[in-house]
Amino acid sequence: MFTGIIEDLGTIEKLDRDGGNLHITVHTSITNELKIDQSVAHNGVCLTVVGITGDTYTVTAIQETLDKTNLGLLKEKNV
Ligand SMILES: Cc1nc2c(=O)[nH]c(=O)nc-2n(C[C@H](O)[C@H](O)[C@H](O)CO)c1C
Repeated sequence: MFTGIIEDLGTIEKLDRDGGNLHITVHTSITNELKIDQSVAHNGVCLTVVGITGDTYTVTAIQETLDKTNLGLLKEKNV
């Protein structure tokens, strides 16, 4: 379900470059409410959840997304 409501601010746990892709692992208190394939906004950019481990989930930004947004500037521990 898309609500558009900001429920929590996540913290970047891990950034993993994979060619043109950037795998972003985020720690958040609402991870337990997420499911694979769900869409979550990151700095206003919708990304699809591809993995969930404990309190963290992972999304992947493709090169086109990195070119058009500020997600490529993210650093680990950023909120
Ligand atoms: C649902 C969704 N998922 C992803 C994703 O997992 N990875 C990604 O790079 N882009 C996704 N997008 C598209 C972005 O939100 C964004 O609108 C475009 O990439 C901008 O070119 C969307 C809309």
